[in-house]
Order: sequence, then C-alpha cells, then structure tokens
Amino acid sequence: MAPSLHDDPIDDSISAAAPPLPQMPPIKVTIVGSGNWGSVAAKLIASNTLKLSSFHDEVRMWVFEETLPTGEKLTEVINNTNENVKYLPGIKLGKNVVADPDIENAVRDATMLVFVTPHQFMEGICKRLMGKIRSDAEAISLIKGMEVKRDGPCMISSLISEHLGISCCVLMGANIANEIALEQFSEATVGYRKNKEIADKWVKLFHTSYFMVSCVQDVEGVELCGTLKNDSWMGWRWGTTQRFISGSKLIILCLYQAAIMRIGLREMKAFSKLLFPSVKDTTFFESCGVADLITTCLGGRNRRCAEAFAKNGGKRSFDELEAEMLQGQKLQGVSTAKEVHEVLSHRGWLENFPLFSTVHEICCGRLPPTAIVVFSELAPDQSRGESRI
Ligand SMILES: NC(=O)c1ccc[n+]([C@@H]2O[C@H](COP(=O)([O-])OP(=O)(O)OC[C@H]3O[C@@H](n4cnc5c(N)ncnc54)[C@H](O)[C@@H]3O)[C@@H](O)[C@H]2O)c1
Ligand SMILES: O=P(O)(O)OC[C@H](O)CO
Repeated sequence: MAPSLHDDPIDDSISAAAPPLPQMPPIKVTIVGSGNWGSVAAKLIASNTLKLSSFHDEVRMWVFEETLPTGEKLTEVINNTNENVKYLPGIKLGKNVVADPDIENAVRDATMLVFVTPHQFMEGICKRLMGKIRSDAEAISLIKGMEVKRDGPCMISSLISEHLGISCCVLMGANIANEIALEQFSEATVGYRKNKEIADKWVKLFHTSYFMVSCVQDVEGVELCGTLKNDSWMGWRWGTTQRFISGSKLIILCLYQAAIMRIGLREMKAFSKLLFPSVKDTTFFESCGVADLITTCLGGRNRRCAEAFAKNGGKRSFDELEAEMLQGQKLQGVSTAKEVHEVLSHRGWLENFPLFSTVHEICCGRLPPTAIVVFSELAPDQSRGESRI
C-alpha cells in the first residue's frame, strides 16, 4: 500500500513551495607572496580548495615578477610547469594555482587574502592595495616580523588591518617550508581576535593530514611568538657554535643549549606581555611558541646563516651571507633583532632583556659572536633570586 502523505516524513507540497536557499558564491582565495613559505602555503591551500565545495578551486598567487637566468619570467614558468623553480624547486603546487604578476588583478575578486612576504615589503604592499580589495575580504598573515614606527611597534597584522580596513588573523608555528612541501608532519597555530567562525574558516583552508592547525584567541601572542623567536635563535646558534669549536662535551652542550632556549623564551614572554598585557601564557605552549623556538634553533635559514656568521667570527656580514647562501630568500632575524632593540631602547627596557640586547650588539658588529657565551654564563647568576622580568 502506498504511504499516505502523513506517513511520509518529507512533505513534497511544502518543499516544492519553499523558496530555494540562496546559493553562496564560492570563496575566492588569493595569496600575496610567492617565496619559499608562500609557495608552500599555495600548495596546502590549493589541495583544500579542490576538496571543499565552499571554496573556488582556483587559487591566485601574486608573484613579485623577476627574470630568471634563462631569460624567462618567473610567473610564466610557474604557470607552465606548476612549479616555483626559484623559491621551491621540485615541488608541484597544484594545477589550480595561478601565478599573477599584477597585484591589483590578483586581489580584486578575493574574499580571503593570505599575506606571506618577507616583512620588510609589507608596508609598501599595503599602500599599493589601499582601496583595491573587496570590502568584505578577510585577511591572514603568515609573516614573522614587525615594523617600528615613531609612536611604537606595529605588528604586521595591524599594518594590514589599518591600511586595508579589514580584520586580520595570523598563522604561525614550527614550520620549515621545504619539509612541509615534502608533506612531512608539522603543526601551526591560527591566532584570532574575536570571530571564531572566521578562524575556523582559516583552519579549514590550511589544515591537511600532515599540517595540523588549531586556533587560539590571541592574535598578538601568536604573532609575537613567531616574530620574537627569530631574535632568540641567533644567540642559541652562536653559543652552540662557539661551544662546538671549543670542543665541549655533548652533555655540556645540551645544558648550555637548554639554558639559552629558556632565557629566550622568558624574554619572548616578557616582551610580549609588556607590549600587550592581554597576551596569554598558554599561547607560549602552542606550536607558535615553544615549538617554533625549538624548531628555529635546530633548523631553518636563520640557523644556517647564524652558524656561518659565528664560524667566520662575525667577519662576513649577514647581507653577504644571505645573498650567498639563500639565493633570493630573505632572513628575518637580523632586522627583527634591530626592531626589537629599537623598542627596548626607546622604552628604557634594555637591561631587562640581556639576550635580545646582546644579539643585537653582535648583529651590528659591536660585539663578537663569542659574547653570547660570556653573556649566557653570567645570565643564570643575574636571574637568581627574584626575576626582573
Ligand atoms: N620559509 C619558511 O620556512 C617560513 C616558515 C614560516 C614562516 N615564514 C615566514 O614567511 C614570510 C615569507 O617568507 P618566504 O619564505 O615565503 O619568503 P622568502 O624568504 O622566500 O623571500 C623571497 C620572496 O620575497 C620576494 N621579494 C623580493 N623582493 C621583493 C620586493 N621588493 N617586494 C615584494 N616582494 C619581494 C620574492 O619575490 C620572493 O617571493 C617571512 O616572514 C618568514 O619569516 C617562512
Ligand atoms: O627558515 P627560517 O629561519 O626563516 O625559519 C622558518 C620558520 O620561521 C620556522 O618556523
């Protein structure tokens, strides 16, 4: 017997009359930046937009155009080979990644903007993009660094928000681009200000089986962790190199390394909380905190260059080492040390941050790299009893 209308849980007459739900257009994502990490971000995102129906398949990536030694344009090569042959050779980005040398065209239709360039270029980029993006766009910054203005430090997420009038989350973590490109496991932290729904959308866009993303409501804490670890690692690397050179036993080396990391983490936390009292202690236990500090001390470009700097006794400048060793990629640590130092000296906080201060003096050539060993051997005595920070 055919079921009566009342037995049927779906009433066709009602559903036929109901107006169709408005279809949300798929979200368009643009990546502003195409360096080592920018290219990996493109690969991660492109693999997800193909799977998630709420996103447009195509991922646009703005490329700071350059001519390769072969005479070809980088953008053309990326679009022809699906590879960023200069900044991430050997890795397919995904056929749905489209490289675009025209920044205004690249951002025009996007409602999710991912910023990932070396931090020194961001102010110029923000100025170029003023009035050029959609008013309903959302941003995320993967950039580790800050700008220091006359009236104080300005985090890159604030620079983006202030210039473009849009909200900006951040994504930081223990991430080495070349390894994640090979789909090696790693974690990251999204920091958001108020809107958890937007943070969840960013998590969805980045998260894969090998790239585990979680979120915390602490934009400043997450961004400062990513930025300040680039100051701490240098001291660690110099000290370690000097200890190696002096032939210290492995266990002594380990004790020494642990001490420098602890002092670095303590200064990261103190500096962050002085600038933004709202920064949460728990953020330092996320991937963006202690995990990124350890990763940066053990691996990455800053580590390689700092080690070369120490081995040469500080005789070869960082600019020289960066150009020779990184082939166009950029170090963030040296300029971050300078920016942090400007804040510390302007606010009269220098003596409370012996590691950050010593790192800056070594970067400027006013102290030799060996000064870090002397500093850290004194530091435990200095901080015995009540900690000053
Ligand atoms: N590489 C990593 O493993 C990694 C991991 C996590 C976070 N980060 C952070 O991501 C950010 C970007 O790093 P990256 O590795 O993608 O870049 P990168 O170091 O590879 O830098 C090279 C990029 O800078 C661009 N560039 C050069 N001159 C420029 C100019 N005048 N204007 C604009 N762009 C210019 C180049 O075209 C290239 O795309 C940094 O803040 C870095 O700390 C990097
Ligand atoms: O290669 P680095 O030294 O710029 O470090 C990369 C990331 O910041 C590590 O998390």
